Amino acid sequence: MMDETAITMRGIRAGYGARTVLHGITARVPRARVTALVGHNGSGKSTLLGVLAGSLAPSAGTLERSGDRRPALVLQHTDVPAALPLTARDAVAMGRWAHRGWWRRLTGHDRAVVAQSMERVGVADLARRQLGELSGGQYQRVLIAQGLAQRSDLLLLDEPGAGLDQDARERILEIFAELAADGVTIVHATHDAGAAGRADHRLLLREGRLVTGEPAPEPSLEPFPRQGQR
Ligand SMILES: Nc1ncnc2c1ncn2[C@@H]1O[C@H](COP(=O)(O)OP(=O)(O)OP(=O)(O)O)[C@@H](O)[C@H]1O
Repeated sequence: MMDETAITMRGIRAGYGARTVLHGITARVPRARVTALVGHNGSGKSTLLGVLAGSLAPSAGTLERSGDRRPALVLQHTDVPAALPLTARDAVAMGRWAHRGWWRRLTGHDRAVVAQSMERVGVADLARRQLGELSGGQYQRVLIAQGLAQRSDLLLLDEPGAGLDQDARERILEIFAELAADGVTIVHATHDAGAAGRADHRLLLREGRLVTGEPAPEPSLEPFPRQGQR
């Protein structure tokens, strides 16, 4: 059975000012699957995530998305100072701002969503800890919970495994698989061949173009390859 499509990109060009970084990306992202965005430094992975997140407008091409919920762009733990005087729960609650506006008090429903999101990624027991007390892996999971608290059906992550040890990276890949099984579409940029191999689908970028059909750094890069069973 063919996977459903969450995102269809046709001829997406995007860049910064006069500089074009993406030169016509045509690709699909399957719904409720894990897609890895793979490519060397500077190949355009973060730029493509920005386009998918809606924070960078393409200069040409079209982007269609099933579902009407706003995508959640999950920050990278190395990009957010852990010295912020916030508890893990506060950080996850920030995910509700997208719904409420930061000036509104959280409702009981918001708090329930925050608690569920933390539960989902196994950080419920860390709720009262200060961010600065968390390991890199715990912090990254808190940020994923922040994305989940937005109740988005599309999570976009830029190198979530960066700077984490093997166990912590493994944990995150397991969480991705569980979320996908629950219907969440995941797109994550990665340098890690292991993480890319574990995804359901891969998009390989080279110098702002999609590479397809070449001898792959295993497994194949055909559209929508299915690996293993769910
Ligand atoms: N805000 C910006 N303004 C101008 N150029 C940018 C900006 N952000 C990225 N670029 C350029 O766009 C190109 C693609 O960068 P991008 O961050 O999308 O690649 P990447 O594949 O995510 O790389 P990395 O793996 O290093 O994160 C690079 O040449 C980069 O210098």
